[in-house]
Amino acid sequence: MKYRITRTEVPNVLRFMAFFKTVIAKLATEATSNRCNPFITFVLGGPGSGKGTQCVKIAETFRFAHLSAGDLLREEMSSNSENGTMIHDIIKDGKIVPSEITVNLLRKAIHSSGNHKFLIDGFPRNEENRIAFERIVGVEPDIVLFFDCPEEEMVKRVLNRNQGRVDDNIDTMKKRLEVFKKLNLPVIDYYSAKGKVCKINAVGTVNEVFEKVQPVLAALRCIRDDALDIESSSSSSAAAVDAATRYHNRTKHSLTGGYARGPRGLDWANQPNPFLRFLSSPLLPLLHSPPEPHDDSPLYHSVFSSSLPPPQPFSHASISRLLYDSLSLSAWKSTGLSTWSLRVNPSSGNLHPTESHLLSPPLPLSQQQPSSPPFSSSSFLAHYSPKDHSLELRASISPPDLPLHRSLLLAFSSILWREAWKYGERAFRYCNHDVGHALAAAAVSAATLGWDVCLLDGLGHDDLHRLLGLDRSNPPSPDRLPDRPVRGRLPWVESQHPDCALLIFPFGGTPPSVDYAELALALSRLPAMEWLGKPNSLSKDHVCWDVIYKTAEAVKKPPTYGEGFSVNPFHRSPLISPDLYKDMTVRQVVRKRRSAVDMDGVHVLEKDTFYQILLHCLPSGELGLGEKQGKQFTLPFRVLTWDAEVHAALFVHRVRDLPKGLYFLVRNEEHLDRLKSAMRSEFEWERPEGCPAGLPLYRLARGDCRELAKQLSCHQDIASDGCFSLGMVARFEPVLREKGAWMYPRLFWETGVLGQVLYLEAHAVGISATGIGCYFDDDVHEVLGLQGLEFQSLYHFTIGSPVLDKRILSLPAYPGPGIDA
Ligand SMILES: Nc1ncnc2c1ncn2[C@@H]1O[C@H](COP(=O)(O)OP(=O)(O)OP(=O)(O)O)[C@@H](O)[C@H]1O
Ligand SMILES: Nc1ccn([C@@H]2O[C@H](COP(=O)(O)O)[C@@H](O)[C@H]2O)c(=O)n1
Repeated sequence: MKYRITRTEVPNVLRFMAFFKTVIAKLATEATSNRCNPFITFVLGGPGSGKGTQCVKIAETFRFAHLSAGDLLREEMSSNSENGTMIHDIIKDGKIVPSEITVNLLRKAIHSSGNHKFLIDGFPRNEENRIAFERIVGVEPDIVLFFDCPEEEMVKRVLNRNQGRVDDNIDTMKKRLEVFKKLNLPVIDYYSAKGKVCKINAVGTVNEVFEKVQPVLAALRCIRDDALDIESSSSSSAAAVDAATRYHNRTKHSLTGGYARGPRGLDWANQPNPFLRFLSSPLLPLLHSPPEPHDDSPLYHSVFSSSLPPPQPFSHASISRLLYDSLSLSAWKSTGLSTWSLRVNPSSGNLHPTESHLLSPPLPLSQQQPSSPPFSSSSFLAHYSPKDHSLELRASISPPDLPLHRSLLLAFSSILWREAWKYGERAFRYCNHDVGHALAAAAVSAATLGWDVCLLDGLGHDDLHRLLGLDRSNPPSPDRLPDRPVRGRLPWVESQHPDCALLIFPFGGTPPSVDYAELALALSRLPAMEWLGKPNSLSKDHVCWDVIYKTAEAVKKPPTYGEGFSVNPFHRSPLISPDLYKDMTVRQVVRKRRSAVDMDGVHVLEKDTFYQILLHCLPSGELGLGEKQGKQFTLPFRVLTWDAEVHAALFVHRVRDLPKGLYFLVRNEEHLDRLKSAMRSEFEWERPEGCPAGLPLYRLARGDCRELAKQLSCHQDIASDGCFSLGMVARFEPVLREKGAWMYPRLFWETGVLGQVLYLEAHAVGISATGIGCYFDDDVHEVLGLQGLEFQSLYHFTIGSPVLDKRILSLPAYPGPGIDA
């Protein structure tokens, strides 16, 4: 459904306000039925008639989403929810759970599935179920499959089922058969009278029954329409793209359809320890960089807008600085009741899934900066421990083992569980935002040492796995993963997922040459090395959010050695005036960066400051006449190896002399035409007054969009109380189809890098920022007029003047209070 701006004679601003109000009102009342037209198949039959078994085969063959009412209820039952005990008792007694509960579980599952064809298995069980579904979901089934099976056969099958179900016993089975005859058969009769029932004789082997089902399904219009699609996804890369898009759709929050699946309430007793330690590893303490007045790091604006300082040699001191200004702790906070640490690299919910690992040449001993023998005698791989700013030795590497010269390698991995503990299924997105933040943090810190950085993205996932010695703690293969979230003692859930490796090398001159094939061969020998240290355990109990691990597996990067390693030329970012940054040094900015919890709702940003922040968000920086933004030449975007895919839709609330409204920053101008045709035709695409020539910023519409920004960002005031907020809109499905599903996490990395720039810029000009992971995905797309998956909003941000919470005490980062918080 489209929302149109009414063309009246009222001033533009009022017209746009009205438009936003209409959008909000419409979004709030929109029913499932008009979002898309789902194809609904009810699958009915007595207990044990084989509904579930056939649904699995149908779903696989014809790509339906299989929603079993019984499974959803059992999941709810074991999730400790308030209705859990009641559901357990009803199921054990073979009776029917109140319809409101079942229908709401189904409604949520339909919304979050991302599919449009559904098998609804074991529903409706009675007239009340049927009527509630039609009322709440607002649709009728397109077809009803009825598996007709004799009672003795059903009893035999159920008693042999052996899945530990509370209702698989003869007493409950007798009651269930009675309920089936009394309550369920009338529903089947109801749909028969409407000509919707297709009765299938359920006697025979599983395959024989499926033979009878197949022609019924194959004849359906929705299947014929999708046939082309099925063919195109037959190759494994297409299947991986499907897996990525399914995950993406399934983890969308929706204004009307509810939130992506996550835990109900936080299990504080099992909050993962934010500090991974390799117990018994030799430790190399790193040096702490001096704060003001001895701060020797360059001026913040200078690293973006002029050439970098001369490269420092790789040493204990310089590596200490690299990590101190990118990945170390920046403060401890305490309310008296709880104490927690903050880091230079931000993380959603301050949960810190990102772990870092350094591959370094030997660091020679010196009297002032002593280093212990294992670190000084050979190259080494170490895990970085931010808690005490030290390196934990994982392996010593003799020089011919790795063909890397004149460079360091910094690798990142994610402990997905840390983020999933709080955010459930959506957590995989957030972990990848954090990888992006860490990449940008490392790039900026390296620049202060005269070092350049670039992803070693020719390596594949398995290469990184070997590099980090992760072989001992693999998740199970996807086919052995449970097919729903499972709670329990699952130590593998704490395993690290390797993300990427960054090459760090002296800036200027010829970049190091990397022969990927040679490097991969060397990496393949590493697992045989002696690995030191045993990882600490992070939680006692876990929840396996299965879809996260399945998606992580599907989007693993294959090696692309053939593409070679190359480094983009460095471009300056345009600078309006150094005065905007008031002589802040890089260290002051990166170490004082905080995520604002609230914005004051009054601060007005100067227009030049606004434009300057956006100029620093450009990937290509200063360009010659006729050249366009797109290539990633500037700091820190140059760490990425692909052209910019991420743009920003800006909700401008308070910028002096700039009309409030919706704006769009086009970060890759090759996409401009597609964006214009994909978005609302009503949008103005006007260049705002005074906008610097090289800044591809467009006004889409004028109006007060504070309420809209708030609603879209999960009703959070912080999105409306800043000076501006934004949604990062990435070219999405075409990127995955053109390059591969492995671009899925990378798109999130790119948003994280952009987010890091926003954080640093905001702090450097004296205000603050906050990354917002909670937003209503498709409602954002609806406002922009985006349909389908060509463009998707992947991260939100707000920038403004923070309100400080004076009840929170700030403590120095080092030495910390000595707790694992
Ligand atoms: N055609 C078949 N022949 C023999 N066994 C079958 C057949 N179809 C299913 N089964 C087995 O019978 C048992 C019940 O099947 P299934 O769980 O699919 O039934 P259901 O109709 O979904 O039951 P319920 O309503 O109790 O969930 C399972 O153990 C399954 O493996
Ligand atoms: N619409 C429904 C579906 C199921 N239940 C309860 O769950 C039990 C098991 O269901 P299966 O589909 O897995 O057989 C069933 O006996 C009911 O107690 C329900 O209440 N409403």
